[in-house]
Amino acid sequence: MKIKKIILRHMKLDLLHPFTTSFGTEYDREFILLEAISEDGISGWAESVAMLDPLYNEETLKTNWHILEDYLIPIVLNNEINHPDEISEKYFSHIRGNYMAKAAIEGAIWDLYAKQENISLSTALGGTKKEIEVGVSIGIQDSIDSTINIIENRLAEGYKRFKLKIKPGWDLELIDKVRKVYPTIPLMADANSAYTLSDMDQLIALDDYNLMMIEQPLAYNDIIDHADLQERMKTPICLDESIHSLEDARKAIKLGSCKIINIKIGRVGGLTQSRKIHDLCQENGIPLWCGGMLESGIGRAHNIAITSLPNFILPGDTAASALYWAEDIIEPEVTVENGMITVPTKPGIGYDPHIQNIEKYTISTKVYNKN
Ligand SMILES: O=C(O)CCC(=O)C1=CC=C[C@@H](O)[C@@H]1C(=O)O
Ligand SMILES: [Mg+2]
Repeated sequence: MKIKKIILRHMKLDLLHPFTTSFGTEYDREFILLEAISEDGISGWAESVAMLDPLYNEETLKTNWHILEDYLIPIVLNNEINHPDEISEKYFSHIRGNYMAKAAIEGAIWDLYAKQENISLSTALGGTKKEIEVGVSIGIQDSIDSTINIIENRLAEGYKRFKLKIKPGWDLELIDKVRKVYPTIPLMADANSAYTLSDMDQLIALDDYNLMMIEQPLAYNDIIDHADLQERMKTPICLDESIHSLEDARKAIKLGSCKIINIKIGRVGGLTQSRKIHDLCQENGIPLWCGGMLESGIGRAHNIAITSLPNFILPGDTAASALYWAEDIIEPEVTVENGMITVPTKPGIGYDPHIQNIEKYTISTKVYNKN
């Protein structure tokens, strides 16, 4: 497969509702939308999930633009790609980190590959599911009652699991009151690294609430302390930020740092690495689910495809477009029926780019041609 052109678009979509976590509040989403065009004129699409500020991890929209422009795009334009599986190891492994930048270009080439093979991205990746279960991620609200109101609305829409953002001071009382109203719903908490081992008692107190898991309670780059905590907690720990690679997953499993892993395609460097982590976790009895990064429909489409693999056992964060955006940049938008999304069977990501909306929400564009 020869790529003749890559187009980077700096996009800005306004979130319908501000999204607050332990490290800040997002009111809109600026991100890089990447289009890879083959010599036969087919376009593959993906997005970088890097945020504007280095608060979730060390990558940002600007660092991604630099790495794409100065390193990854020249490699892709100047090499013939036989299969997308080559990209992360044969072509990108000498470049350290920058996983979200790598995932953006690799994902677009995976979409392109699947379209050229006339198969869905799900099929190309080895997906087995025809539909996937999804949950919702609920940010920190201005009151516990607001949180309960959101849960009520999402329950009515059939979502299969409820993730609440927590941080010190917004944790035990929140979970206790939610559990009093909803004693049995599938409930989990995501701390985004807001705690340390000195908060051990606070965290262990969460064991009384039958949570599905607690996501990333400790430092974003820790594996060893999570192992100490998991030894003391009944509630399964799920790692998100700590797992950047297959190696991190191997170490976390070996040390017992977690019982569940949240896969984010961008965080681990792309679809090929996501599938390798999937296979390792399947061999070791570690269930997966697909995390979200407030993606547009393009990123959501990639998340749906990877979630169709068999060890994505738990509901993920890929909720409907309408929960995030007044209008999405794909057609049709991602919709959820009774907590389920049908995995597209069309070639590639299975959703078409909404060119008019892409143009409407594009801040700037840069085209890179094969020289
Ligand atoms: O896309 C979604 O709905 C999930 C959003 C979400 O939970 C997160 C988005 C971005 C970074 C983090 O704050 C957080 C996460 O840890 O998953
Ligand atoms: Mg998380």
